[in-house]
Amino acid sequence: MKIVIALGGNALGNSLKEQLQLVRQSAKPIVDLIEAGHDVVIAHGNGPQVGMINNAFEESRKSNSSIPEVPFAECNAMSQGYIGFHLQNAIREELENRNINKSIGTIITQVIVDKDDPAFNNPTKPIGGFYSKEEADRLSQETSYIFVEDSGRGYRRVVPSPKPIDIVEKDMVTTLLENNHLVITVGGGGIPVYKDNNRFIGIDAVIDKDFASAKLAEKLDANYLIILTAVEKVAINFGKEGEKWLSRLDIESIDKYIDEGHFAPGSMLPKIEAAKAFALSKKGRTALITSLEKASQGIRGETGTIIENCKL
Ligand SMILES: Nc1ncnc2c1ncn2[C@@H]1O[C@H](COP(=O)(O)OP(=O)(O)O)[C@@H](O)[C@H]1O
Ligand SMILES: NC(=O)OP(=O)(O)O
Repeated sequence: MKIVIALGGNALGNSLKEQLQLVRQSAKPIVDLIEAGHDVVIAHGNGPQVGMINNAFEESRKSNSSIPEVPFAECNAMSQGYIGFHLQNAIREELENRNINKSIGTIITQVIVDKDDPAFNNPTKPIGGFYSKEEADRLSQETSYIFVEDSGRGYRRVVPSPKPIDIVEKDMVTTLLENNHLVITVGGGGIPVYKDNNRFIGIDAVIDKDFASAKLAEKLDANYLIILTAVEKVAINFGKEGEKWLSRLDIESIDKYIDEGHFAPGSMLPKIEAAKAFALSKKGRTALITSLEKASQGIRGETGTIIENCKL
């Protein structure tokens, strides 16, 4: 099967040191799928990382005016580079440990967005670290940053997150895949760009990696989109009375559950919407949301939440 895997924040951690250790764990379930004979393409998030990079430049600029302003597109490219560096080495190591002969590389990937996407007027994508309400209030007064509460975990800065339209390097990914290579792509949802004549121009935003992964899976004509996060299944009444873990979600129930507010914006909601978009895009396409550790059991239908369109 052709599978696009979207790795969530728990696969990468919150610091460089943590990431270097965690990617070794994250490599194992990915290589399990490769060992089982699947064609795998790997995508990943960058919320904490892109926020950290941008913040580092902004803080340095306060005390050193020679430090240049670094736009989000470039911050995203930097995050793709260093996350890819760690991830591709961890996966290569795991492949070598199991005597699997496959090469792996990271593609700096650009994703086309609409520069007039309404998302530019309504920042929703949480990035960087978590703050208390007091810290967030102080920072928003000192800067132009906007903060929102993120799924009960604290306050985070939010930036615009336009929807992905197309993936510039998709043909290269296809060719590498057809030639038995492993590819890490659309890191952090891809570098958001729009086309002006023959030039791609970076734009200040962070694309959601779940939406970009669903778009990638669609463009590669993948059978499966696996969104790996910190929970084994999706729940309704998550963390509340009446919590129920779901093994399967059909399209009609998704809309009802979204309307009832079961999926937190900025965390589970984009995964559900991305899974739905992929399942709806063509007959036979299935999305699975599960934890990193349970990826292999999930693909065998033993756990996770399956999203498919029964009517197609
Ligand atoms: N209905 C829900 N079912 C399961 N988890 C949910 C739900 N709503 C919110 N969550 C939370 O969303 C988290 C996944 O979002 P997030 O951590 O932002 O993703 P990522 O793994 O991509 O970084 C889960 O770990 C869980 O804490
Ligand atoms: N770009 C992005 O969606 O990153 P996270 O998955 O880390 O939020």
